Amino acid sequence: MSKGTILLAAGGTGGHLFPAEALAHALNQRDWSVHLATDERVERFAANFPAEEVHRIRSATFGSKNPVALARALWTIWGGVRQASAVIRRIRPAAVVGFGGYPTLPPLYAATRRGVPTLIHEQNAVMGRANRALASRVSAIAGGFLPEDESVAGARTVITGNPVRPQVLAAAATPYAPSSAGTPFRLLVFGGSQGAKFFSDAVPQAVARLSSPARGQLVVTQQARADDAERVKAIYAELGVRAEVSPFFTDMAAHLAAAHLVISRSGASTVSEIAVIGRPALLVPYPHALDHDQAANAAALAAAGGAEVHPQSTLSTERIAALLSAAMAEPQRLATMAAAAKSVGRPEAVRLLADFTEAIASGRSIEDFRKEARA
Ligand SMILES: CC(=O)N[C@H]1[C@@H](OP(=O)(O)OP(=O)(O)OC[C@H]2O[C@@H](n3ccc(=O)[nH]c3=O)[C@H](O)[C@@H]2O)O[C@H](CO)[C@@H](O)[C@@H]1O
Repeated sequence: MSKGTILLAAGGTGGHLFPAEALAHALNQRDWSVHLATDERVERFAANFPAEEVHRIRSATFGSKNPVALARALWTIWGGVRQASAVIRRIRPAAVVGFGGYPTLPPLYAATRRGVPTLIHEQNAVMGRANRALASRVSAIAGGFLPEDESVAGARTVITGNPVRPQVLAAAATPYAPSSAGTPFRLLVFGGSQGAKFFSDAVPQAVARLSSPARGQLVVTQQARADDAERVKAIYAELGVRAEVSPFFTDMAAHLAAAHLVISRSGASTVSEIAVIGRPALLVPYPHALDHDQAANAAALAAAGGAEVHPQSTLSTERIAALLSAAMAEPQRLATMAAAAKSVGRPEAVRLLADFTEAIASGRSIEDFRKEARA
């Protein structure tokens, strides 16, 4: 029998939606019925989201300082609050859990007005704008990479880590197999849920600089935005490098598990998945992030020795080629990095966040929850 309904709210990018999807699977397993409130942009990532119903809620961002644009944004958000209120009245959730992004503003705000218990999960080391706007109103806050220090995180915050999807947890069972001479070296390159033009421009050019035996050993799996994919494919074909290029891989967990080396941005889920599966990575933080400093997300993984962080401004094609050929020549170093990455992975995050959600839904105090979680 169903324990009741939990409404999850996530919008914007895959980085907000995938942790929500991970929690949804765990809640379903615990006999909760899950609904999702989101926006159109995120729907392309929602194919595997196990929601009983998906509610499209209007929202807007306060991106502009222009008073007319601001008034229009407020009006749209207010419309979203009324829409979300109607949904909440109908489905009567025991709790509403937000994962950041401006589409979560109306459902979380509506829930707090209606006295429904609320939780927000912040994936990043630095809190995003939507979550900052909601933080003082919600019942509790869960953190992925927020600092552990309670004086920073606040008394209502519990650090759960970032929940990863079931496929990622399953892929974590595949041990790292170091490459050896004469066998393929699998390089996985991706930029996050939206892709990254920088990697499409830089990595194929770096591969062109590798020695011919190194190029022969290399098998590349690279995400490239739709506009760049053909160009990237053509360069690898010309170089005779085996490559699979796509704007979005739906089986990322399998690609991570197969990789000898990952080159990627350091969005919160990306870093969390690399750690849970345990693969060596060269991380290139997105240099123009609005809210979250991706360098901070990557810090724990780098400090443990599981990844190297390379600011984009330092990465000429020569430099990438040098990093890549050094990595290919040192399989044991990569194996050590893989083990170090795994040592800071948090596969238990999804269980902890599900426990926290149930505690909030049943009105238990955060203090009690902390005590139980420690016991
Ligand atoms: C530019 C920007 O603002 N990025 C933010 C955005 O990143 P973004 O949306 O890229 O989020 P993350 O890096 O956290 O997650 C990317 C997710 O997409 C998946 N994936 C990626 C490529 C692919 O082909 N297939 C696939 O499944 C990854 O496995 C991962 O689960 O949200 C994150 C979480 O709030 C933030 O940390 C990032 O700073």
